[in-house]
Amino acid sequence: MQRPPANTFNLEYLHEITNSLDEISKQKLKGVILTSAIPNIFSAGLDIKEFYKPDLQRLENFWSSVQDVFIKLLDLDFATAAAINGHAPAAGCVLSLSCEYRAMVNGNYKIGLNEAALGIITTPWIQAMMYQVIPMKHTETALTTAKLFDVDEALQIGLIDEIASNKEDAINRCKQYIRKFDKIPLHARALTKQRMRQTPIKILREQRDEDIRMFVDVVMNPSVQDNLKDYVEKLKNKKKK
Ligand SMILES: CCCCC/C=C\C/C=C\CC/C=C/CC(=O)SCCNC(=O)CCNC(=O)[C@H](O)C(C)(C)COP(=O)(O)OP(=O)(O)OC[C@H]1O[C@@H](n2cnc3c(N)ncnc32)[C@H](O)[C@@H]1OP(=O)(O)O
Repeated sequence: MQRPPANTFNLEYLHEITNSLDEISKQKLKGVILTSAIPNIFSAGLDIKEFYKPDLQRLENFWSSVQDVFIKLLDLDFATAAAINGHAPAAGCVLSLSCEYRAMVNGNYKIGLNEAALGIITTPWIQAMMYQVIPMKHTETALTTAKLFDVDEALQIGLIDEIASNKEDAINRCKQYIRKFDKIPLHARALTKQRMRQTPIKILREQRDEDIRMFVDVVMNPSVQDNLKDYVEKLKNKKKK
C-alpha cells in the first residue's frame, strides 16, 4: 500500500484495491503479502474525511466499496499474509485480520479496533473477523473498550502470529508461511479456507443493504459527527504541538 501520508482508504483508493484484487485473482499465485510502503504506518484505517460531513450518495458508495474489498480479500483462493510494518488501527487492523497470517514489526506501534471511542459500533462481519482470530471473550473486551494493543500484547492474545525485527524480516516470515502450502492441493486448501471463513462472508453477502443502512445511520448520528469533528481537529493539531 502506498497512499501517503497514512494509507487511509478513501473511495478512489478502495476502487483501486478492488481492481488490483480482480487482477491478481486471475493469476496463478501462491500467495499475496500485504504491507506498507510508508514507514511506521501499515494503515491508519478508513479516511475520516469520507465520513465527516459526508455527501450521502458517496457515503453509501464508500461503504459498499469497503464491503467489496473485504468480500474479495476473504475469498481469495491463495494464501494471504500481512507484514504489518507500523500502526494498524481500525480498518488497518481489519485488513490484517482478513489475512491468514500476520507478522508485525517490533516497535512502538498499535493495532486494534478503536471505533467505540468514537461512538461507533463495529458491524457484525467485522466482529466475526476478529473472533475468528482471537477468542470471543478477548474480542468483546477489545471492542467495547476500543483497545489498541501494543505489539507484545497483540502477540499475547493472538491478534498477530509473530513479531518481526523489521519489515524485511516480516516479509520473509510471511513468505515462509505461504511456502507451507507448497505441497497442499490448491483446491483443497481454497475450499477449506472458504469454509473456515464462511461466517463473516455469509453475513457480508446476505446483509449488504442492511449493513450499508446501519453504517449510514451510525455515521450521520449527530453525536458521532461531533466526535468526528473533535477527532479530525485532534489529528490536525497533532503536528502543531
Ligand atoms: C468513524 C466512522 C466509521 C463508521 C464505521 C461504522 C461501522 C464499521 C465499523 C468498523 C469498520 C472498520 C473500521 C473502520 C473505521 C475506521 O477505520 S475510522 C479510522 C480510524 N483510524 C484512526 O483512528 C487512526 C487515526 N490516526 C492515528 O491514530 C495516527 O495517525 C497514527 C496511525 C497512529 C499514525 O500517527 P503518526 O504520528 O505517525 O502520524 P499522524 O497522526 O501525524 O498522521 C499522518 C497524517 O495522516 C492523517 N491521518 C491519519 N489517520 C487518518 C485517518 N484515519 N483519516 C484521514 N487522515 C488521517 C493525519 O491527519 C496526518 O495528516 P497531515 O497532518 O496532513 O500530515
